[in-house]
Amino acid sequence: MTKTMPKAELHCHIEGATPPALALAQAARYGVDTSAFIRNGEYAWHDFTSFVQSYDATANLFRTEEDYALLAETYLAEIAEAGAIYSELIVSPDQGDAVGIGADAYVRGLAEGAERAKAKTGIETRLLIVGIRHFGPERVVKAAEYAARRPHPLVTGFNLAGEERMHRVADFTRAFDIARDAGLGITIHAGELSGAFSVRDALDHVRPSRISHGVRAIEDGDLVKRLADAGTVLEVCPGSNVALKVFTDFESHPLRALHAAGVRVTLNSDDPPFFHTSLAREYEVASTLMGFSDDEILGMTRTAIEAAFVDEPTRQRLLSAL
Ligand SMILES: Nc1ncnc2[nH]cnc12
Ligand SMILES: [Zn+2]
Repeated sequence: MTKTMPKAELHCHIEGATPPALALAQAARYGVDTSAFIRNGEYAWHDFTSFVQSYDATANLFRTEEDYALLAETYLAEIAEAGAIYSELIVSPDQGDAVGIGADAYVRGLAEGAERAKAKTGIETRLLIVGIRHFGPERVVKAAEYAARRPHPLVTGFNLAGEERMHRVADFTRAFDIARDAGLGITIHAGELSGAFSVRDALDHVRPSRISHGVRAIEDGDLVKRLADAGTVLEVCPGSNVALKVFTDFESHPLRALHAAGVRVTLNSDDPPFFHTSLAREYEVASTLMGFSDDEILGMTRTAIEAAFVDEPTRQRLLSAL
């Protein structure tokens, strides 16, 4: 029974967390036809490419600083209600540019929403700037330079997401060097759409303390041992992986095997309503369909806090709440 457990997440794309009802309200406000990407109150997509199209169309329904504050506050209040004490939101300065308000107003709005949610519920939040892989290495360097300027105190990390089958990790080393030199926490999407080689490339070229997904490391036993020995933390998103058909079902998902091999794993929702999930559901699935005990699940939450991109007093305060 995971309902009353404290929860923490390291991996949620904020626009991908938009409740469909909020997307429809925003669409009504701006007079946008949503029939191409919302059907019967649910997001419509059929593969990673069409998922990204629906994601972008949803993101573009948020057009002002206040819209982004509303989005962050709505999502964070919802997960706090379900027991979350900590959330890391993946945020894209390119999105602020896409809707014409610029990255600063975009980040300010999201941070304002996080602060409102904290005042209401106590939930602690950090923002991770993301570069979008399919926009190409130069745009990702721009995102890293933006993150390195520390646009807001809540910005504490850097990630790379998007179409993993485009470019190689080595093309993004400069962006990660910029982010690391600025003292930001480093994580990278790898081993989701591409196989074990992508995780190995990430370890070799980026030296991340965490990997977003990383689950396809399971294809290479030596790599699993390397992850376990290095203590690299995986931000695992089982519901996302099953929805995107990375694995057929929860029973064949490698979370259990990775955990048994000593890899440090955490539970995350990625883009919850797009993948018919939520942070609470990820916890419940780990318990009921993947057979983890309450102690093991609490251990994953502790791992998330240990690996969080926060200052030490905040980490200690969060750990003491478990
Ligand atoms: N699951 C995912 N993989 C890569 N990029 C993403 N952006 C949003 N969700 C993503
Ligand atoms: Zn992701």
